[in-house]
Amino acid sequence: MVDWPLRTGWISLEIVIENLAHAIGDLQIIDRLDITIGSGEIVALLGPSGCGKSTLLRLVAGLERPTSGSITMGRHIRAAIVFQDHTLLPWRTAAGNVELPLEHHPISVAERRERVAAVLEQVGIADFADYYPKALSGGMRQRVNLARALVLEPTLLLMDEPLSSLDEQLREILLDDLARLWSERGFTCLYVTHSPDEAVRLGHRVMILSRRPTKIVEVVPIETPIEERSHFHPAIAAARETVWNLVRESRAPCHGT
Ligand SMILES: Nc1ncnc2c1ncn2[C@@H]1O[C@H](COP(=O)(O)OP(=O)(O)OP(=O)(O)O)[C@@H](O)[C@H]1O
Repeated sequence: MVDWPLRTGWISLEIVIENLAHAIGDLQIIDRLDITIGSGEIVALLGPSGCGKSTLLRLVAGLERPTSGSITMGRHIRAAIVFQDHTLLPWRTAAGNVELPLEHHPISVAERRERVAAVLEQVGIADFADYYPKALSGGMRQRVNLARALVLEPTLLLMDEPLSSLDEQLREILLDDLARLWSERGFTCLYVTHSPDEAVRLGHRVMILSRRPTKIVEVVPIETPIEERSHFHPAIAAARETVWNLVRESRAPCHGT
C-alpha cells in the first residue's frame, strides 16, 4: 500500500477563482469572474448554452490556461472529471475501465482489484463488474464512468452534465446516489448542468451565469441539508422555481449573441 497520493484520506480544499477572464481567439468567453468554492461545497453552475460552463470546468481542471486572472487551490488536490457522455473503453469490462486510472499508480494488483470492487459496490454495480460497456444500460455506463472518477479518491469532482443523457427515472436515482456519495466522501464539487432540478438537489449554492462573456447573474443558496432533499421537498420545490425564473431571465436574448 502507498501512503501518497492514494491514501491520504479525504483532504478537502477551497478553490478561489479571482478576476478570471478567458478568450478563445476573438471570442471572449469569461469576463472577470470571481468565485470562492468552500471545502466540501457543491456549487451548481447553470447558464445558457455556449456561455462557457464547460470552459470554466476545463480551466479549473487545469486543462486550459486562462487568458488572465487566477485559480488557486490546495497543493494536494486530486481532481477528477465526469463528462456527460461516458468515455468507457469498449474492449474493457466495467471493472477494467474503473481500474484504468489506478494502473499508473504503484499499488499491487491485489489492492487495485480491491479498490475497484469497493467503488463498484459504492455506485451500485458490483454485480456487473465483468460486463462490457455495450452490455450495460446508459445508467449503468454512467455509474461506471462515475466509479472511474471516484476510484482515485478525488478531493475535487468536476462534473459536466453527468446525468443529461439519462431518462428522468434514472436521473432521480443517480441524484440520490450522488447525494449519498457526497455525504460519505465530502468532496468539493463543481456541477455543470442545464437542469434547475439537479442544481437544487445537489448544490449548496446555485450560480446562474449570463450569456457570453459569462458573468454571475445570481447566486441562490440552498440551505436544506443535501441528505434531506427530494424532488417534492417544499423548500427544494420553491428553490427550483426561483432558479427556473432566473434561468429564463438569463436566456433573454441580448446583443451580439
Ligand atoms: N476549442 C474551441 N474553439 C473555439 N471556440 C470554442 C472552443 N471551445 C469552446 N468554444 C466556444 O466557447 C463558448 C463556450 O463553450 P462551452 O462549451 O464552455 O459552453 P457551455 O456553456 O458549456 O455550453 P453547453 O451548455 O452548450 O454545453 C462557445 O461559444 C463555444 O463555441
